Amino acid sequence: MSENKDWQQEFDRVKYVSQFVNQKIQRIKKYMTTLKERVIDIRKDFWDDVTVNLSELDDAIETQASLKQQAEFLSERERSHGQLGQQLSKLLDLKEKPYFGRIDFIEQGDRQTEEIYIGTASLMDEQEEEFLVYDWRAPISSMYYDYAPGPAAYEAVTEKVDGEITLKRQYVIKQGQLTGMFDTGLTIGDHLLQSVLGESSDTKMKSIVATIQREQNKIIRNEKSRILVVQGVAGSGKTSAALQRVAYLLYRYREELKADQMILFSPNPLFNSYVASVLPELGEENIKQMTFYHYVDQQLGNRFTVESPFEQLEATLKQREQHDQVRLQAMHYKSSEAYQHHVDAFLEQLKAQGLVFRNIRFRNQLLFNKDTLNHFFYQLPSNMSIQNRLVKMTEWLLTNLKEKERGFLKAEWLEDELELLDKADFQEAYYEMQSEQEEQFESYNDSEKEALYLKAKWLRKQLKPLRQKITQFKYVDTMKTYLQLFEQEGTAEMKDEEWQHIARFTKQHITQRYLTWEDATPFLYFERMLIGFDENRMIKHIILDEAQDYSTFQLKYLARIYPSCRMTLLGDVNQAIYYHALSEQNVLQHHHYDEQSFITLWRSYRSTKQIIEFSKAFMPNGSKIEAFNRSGSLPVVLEVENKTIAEHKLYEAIDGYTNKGFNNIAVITKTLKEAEELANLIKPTYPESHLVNIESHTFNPGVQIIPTYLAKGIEFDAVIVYNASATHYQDELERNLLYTGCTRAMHALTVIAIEEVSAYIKEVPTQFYHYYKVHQISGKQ
Ligand SMILES: Nc1ncnc2c1ncn2[C@@H]1O[C@H](COP(=O)(O)OP(=O)(O)OP(=O)(O)O)[C@@H](O)[C@H]1O
Repeated sequence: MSENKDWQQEFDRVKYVSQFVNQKIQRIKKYMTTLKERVIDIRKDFWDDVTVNLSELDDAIETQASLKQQAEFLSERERSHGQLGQQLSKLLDLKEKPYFGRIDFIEQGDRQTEEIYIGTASLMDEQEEEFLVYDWRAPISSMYYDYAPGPAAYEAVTEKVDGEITLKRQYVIKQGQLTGMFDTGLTIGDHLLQSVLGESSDTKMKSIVATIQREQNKIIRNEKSRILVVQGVAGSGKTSAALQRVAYLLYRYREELKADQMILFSPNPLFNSYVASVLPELGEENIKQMTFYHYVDQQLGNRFTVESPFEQLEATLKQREQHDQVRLQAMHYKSSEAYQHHVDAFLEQLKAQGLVFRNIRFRNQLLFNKDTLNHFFYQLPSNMSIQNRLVKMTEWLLTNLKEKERGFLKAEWLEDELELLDKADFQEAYYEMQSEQEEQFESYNDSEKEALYLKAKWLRKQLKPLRQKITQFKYVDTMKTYLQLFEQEGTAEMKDEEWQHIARFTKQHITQRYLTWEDATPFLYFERMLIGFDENRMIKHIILDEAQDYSTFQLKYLARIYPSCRMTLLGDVNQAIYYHALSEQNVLQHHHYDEQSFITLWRSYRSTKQIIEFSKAFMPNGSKIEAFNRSGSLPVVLEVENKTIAEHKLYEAIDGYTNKGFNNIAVITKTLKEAEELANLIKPTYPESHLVNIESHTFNPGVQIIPTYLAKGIEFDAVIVYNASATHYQDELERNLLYTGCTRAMHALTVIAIEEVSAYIKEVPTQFYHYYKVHQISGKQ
């Protein structure tokens, strides 16, 4: 077949499918309009179609049934309308772009080649017999991502199907028109990938469905591992693959898995909005997204001020300047498995002694003394678990409380309070009393009964919060109990002096109701081990992006609260920016779970080859990082003599990138303080610039001034790393920050260093960047 003929056929097919989809759209729209009118009519005539008769009990029951029937009828119509709406939005997408790829596959033993067109959703022909388009997630479509032309196979529902791919083709379709097509080999279209990656960045992440790479497809379609760990270099498509994986799993397990049973833990709130459009683009509902900090703060925020991980990071960056090692040691130790064992050993001790109880008071009156509680608790059999003993104790307390409640009925304060009640309360109590006929007041006359009933009712209401607290074991003072751990000696893993420092530091903060980030999860774990975990078995899958920044302790905690969960952990050890994550204990480098599998991605797609060559050169294991072959200009390194020149060069760089047509430009700093200072400085010159801080939830196009840790996971057309100076980037954590900052750039990168450039950048071979030493503003370098 000649190329032209081929093109014409493909061109006509796209047109045909697009028109076919359009006809379906028109039919659905028409049907939806009728349905909508019907719903409006039902609403309007709702009461005409219901016979309301409440005179007799039977009539009332009939009325209720008729109402129910009418309401169900209405909601069924409304539901159908909603489903049609979803179908319509999928069809509207298909009309624009019915498919993006095709494979011709001949099954072993068959004679006929099947043409399989692949798109974001499946589409059947008029007779509902043939697939005009296959969903990219269908088993047969997997071959498109996994094989070059030649022998191929896929896992059908019941068996493996072998055969041969005789053609693999990609299409560029815009507004229902074929504008380009390429026959490709194994890697899905360098052509297409080149053009997709060469586009300008957006404030929203895009789906990669048409160009998923083979190694990414392994992540997306992995169904076997309960825990899937992905170590992927910056820009290797971890987040993209994770979101495609969500869409895949929702399709594959559509009968048993729903979007609200999955959670994506993301690095910051900004990231949530950045990825929010991917799943809807793939025709799926969004899953719940949250940060781990948000979760922890929800649990503890009413009792403590919880330091955020970003505040912790800022503190880490200051520690070095202040030569204060205690905090760093605390971060390291409290994130480790060793500390979890330490806490576990302490919990074991508490079985014999040491739990701290609270006095239980009601209206300032001591009802149960903490010593009594302590005595009761520790006289229960020591082989009983702490939680079982607390359950027993709660029963005992509630029984005792009931007795005390009877005594209160005679209390003067109760009389006084009742006098303040209004008539309506009395009347309500009277009616309730008549219907309930409380046995305990049988021996009294009617007016005494009424007064007593009212007292009892009022008292019960007053005691309700106390009862609740008792049921929730709030009489255990978990904070004071935890603090006792720091009165004890440390463990063999740590020098006593070190431990004493950490202990002093911890006690000082916790007594002021401040939980550092490194203490937040251990404390939560400790508390839940004492009084019980709120296990969430509804959640079936959690995805942890930027997993390298989680501590072992945090991971173990997550596994406890989501016990029925599968997990996908994605991260990059080179982007570990928290002190605890630097250790060799990094969760991505260790085998923490049974049934864990590991996938590594070495190829980076985000940045040009030049940016990758530059950034990988200062990372210890950087030589393995591969760049996708997309070319751009060499990064620029400016070593300037002072701050004034640096600011001037910053303006020049922003102007230069703006003139090149880059929409999304980021000025990346190490700390938030620096970002704030710069944002104030440049605002008058660039009114369209924005400071990105912890509170930022959405992303505006323009110049962003952003500390590296908030730019995690996100990308920009051009990046200016500001103040990459020798004194500013000196240790391992800072090197990772520098790498993270540089790898946010898709097309262009400038690094500005004041006085002397960081030693890490000096490690980069000079052919990988343009270097300029700038002594004065005049422009002469
Ligand atoms: N197969 C692909 N086809 C098209 N674009 C891709 C592909 N894989 C990755 N990309 C693009 O590369 C960029 C980086 O992807 P993504 O953000 O998912 O990487 P990441 O590994 O999570 O990066 P990081 O760890 O640096 O945050 C995005 O623009 C994404 O669209």
